[in-house]
Amino acid sequence: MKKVAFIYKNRENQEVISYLENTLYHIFEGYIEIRSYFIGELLPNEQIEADAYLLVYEDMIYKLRNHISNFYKVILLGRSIRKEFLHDMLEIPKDTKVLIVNDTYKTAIQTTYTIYELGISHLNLIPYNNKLAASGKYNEIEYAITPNEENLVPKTIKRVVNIGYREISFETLLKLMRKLNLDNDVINRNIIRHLHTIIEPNTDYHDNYYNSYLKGKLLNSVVDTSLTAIVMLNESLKVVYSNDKANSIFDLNMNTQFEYIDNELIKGKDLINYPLVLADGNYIFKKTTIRLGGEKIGYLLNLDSEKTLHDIKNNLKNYNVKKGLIAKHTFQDIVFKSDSMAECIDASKKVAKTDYTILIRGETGTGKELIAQAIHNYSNRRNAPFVAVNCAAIPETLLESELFGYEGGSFTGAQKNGKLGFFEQADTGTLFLDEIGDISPNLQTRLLRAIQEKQIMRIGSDKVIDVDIRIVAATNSKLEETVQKGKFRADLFYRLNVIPIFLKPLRQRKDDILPLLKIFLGKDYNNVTKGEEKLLVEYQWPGNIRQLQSAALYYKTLWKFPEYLYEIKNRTATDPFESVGSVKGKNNVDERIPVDVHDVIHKILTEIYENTQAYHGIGRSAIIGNLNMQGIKISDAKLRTILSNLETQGLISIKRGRCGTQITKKGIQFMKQMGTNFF
Ligand SMILES: Nc1ncnc2c1ncn2[C@@H]1O[C@H](COP(=O)(O)OP(=O)(O)OP(=O)(O)O)[C@@H](O)[C@H]1O
Repeated sequence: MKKVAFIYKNRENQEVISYLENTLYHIFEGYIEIRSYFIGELLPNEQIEADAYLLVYEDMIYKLRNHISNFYKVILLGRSIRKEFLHDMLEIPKDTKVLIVNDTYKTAIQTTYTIYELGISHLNLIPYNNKLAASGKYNEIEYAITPNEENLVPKTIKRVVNIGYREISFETLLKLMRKLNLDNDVINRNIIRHLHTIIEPNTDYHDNYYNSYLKGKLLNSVVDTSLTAIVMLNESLKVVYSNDKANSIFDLNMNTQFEYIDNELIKGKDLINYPLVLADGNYIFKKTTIRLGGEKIGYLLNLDSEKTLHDIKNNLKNYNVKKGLIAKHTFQDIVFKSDSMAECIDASKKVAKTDYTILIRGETGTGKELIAQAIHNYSNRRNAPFVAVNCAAIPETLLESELFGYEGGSFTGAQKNGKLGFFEQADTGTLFLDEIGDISPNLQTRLLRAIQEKQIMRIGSDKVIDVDIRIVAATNSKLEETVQKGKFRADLFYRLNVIPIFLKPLRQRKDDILPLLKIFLGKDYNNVTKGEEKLLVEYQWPGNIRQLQSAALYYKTLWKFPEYLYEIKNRTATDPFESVGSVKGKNNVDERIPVDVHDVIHKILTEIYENTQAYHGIGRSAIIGNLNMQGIKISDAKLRTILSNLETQGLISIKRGRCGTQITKKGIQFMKQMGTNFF
């Protein structure tokens, strides 16, 4: 509790005294204790101990020489008038003589001064002097203004404006708050409320106060919500300021010695990103010396906890995961044994660390996207978004707006608020443009500009937006030929082809076939015969790893590989999905299915998926009916076998009763792997 000494001349005007003191109690609620002193009653050497002294008159200061030891704490009481009385004073006609009536001539002069100071200059104000009153000097004056001293107003006055007790000025309250070191939210709020009720002479003063208060609030909220611990020390290493984060790490008290970090380190040269080990963990430390006119006056310390930085990274990553802007795979997920793949991974790791544009080339299913994801996750952009776009899968008209985004209302059907394009979504991260060979000439031009300038413009906008992205493109076509035919811009090709990475087809890296199959089959690989292994290695795999994946699924479901593998005529690069499969089920019923089995499984899973979403499942007869409508005939026994195998793989769950069969999470994942597009 701070002590305020209110020093008056005498006790005569007790009402004013309690009015002033109540105002102070009201504003500094619970923070101050006031004691009143009266100059005439002070004993010769009586000491007044207080944190602040409020003097009603300037000339009191001389009389207080023997009573106050620290004159720095003295504040002269400034006065003001309540706003509501301003109007009454302004109503008095110009140049009117107005008597200012107070209890003494001195206070009347003070009030006169206050009124003039408030800008009321159209009146001829005359301070009331009771000695002159008797001489009849004021007889012809019609108006008087008084701060609650109506009883003293001469009877001859016709119109009296009572301006109530004079208030404590805003400036005085502010000085008091600062002297008492009570610059807190409650008191600031009360002072601002008080300010609204009074007229103040100096409006710049308020504005400055408001603005610096607002700025102070802003800085406090930025500094206090910062995840960085911030400590300010003076030149003798005493704490001057610490934010909330710093207080949560250290036990800090203002003005006490800071002992948590080696003093020599703090006093030494400035530091950035200095690794610091403290009792509760590792920190990245930054220290800046603060100087004033070349003199060292203090130190600013910033500490970022390694754990917080780690959490931020994870949150960012989770955000990207939620938005699907994530690369799942890393180089560790790439299964290989061949030298060519080893070289390819080596090269990819090297270029991952650069920002060069990369063009990944290889047949379909060779793992181009896998490599692109691994590159992103190995690069410095790993915590930023990875946005993959299949340029061939999106119609040309849509692709442009998907890539560059558009402004609200720029074309019919556009979203009201516009749309962020892939370029902007990938900002600071990687944009993977798959099947780049398929983009139209118009888009090629736009893309070239975006890559060269690192800037884009949304459709319907002329505002240029900077984008910081790394482009990884992929193609399975012979782009050089497309360039020669004039269908792909040569300049764009060279821009993309800065670092080419070639993925060999599986048939040219046969060493990878069995290791990959082992991963895809898991323990089921134990059932694969030597003969089958030989067939697998000899097969041409036109669909590459994706085809091998399908063959593995086929095996897991039907305990044998697709027929094309056993047919010598197919051991060349042909399309496996045109073959007619023969299926041998668990119950040994050999049935011919007139279309590819892989396709049938996919269709069955799609039926189950769609019905799980809409009706929580589907029964066998409905599946048979729906497949029938798609021209696929399948017996109940066959379907039961397939379903039971799919269930064994954990891809579906067969529920008895009304629900029927449902897709599982693993099943959905599997369908995605098979290339199913879910909308
Ligand atoms: N070396 C590998 N190790 C493990 N999985 C692989 C490997 N190569 C490819 N795959 C898997 O094979 C599938 C096809 O790979 P990916 O989609 O990367 O090929 P792609 O060349 O981009 O195909 P497309 O040209 O058709 O887009 C993916 O499921 C991928 O995870």
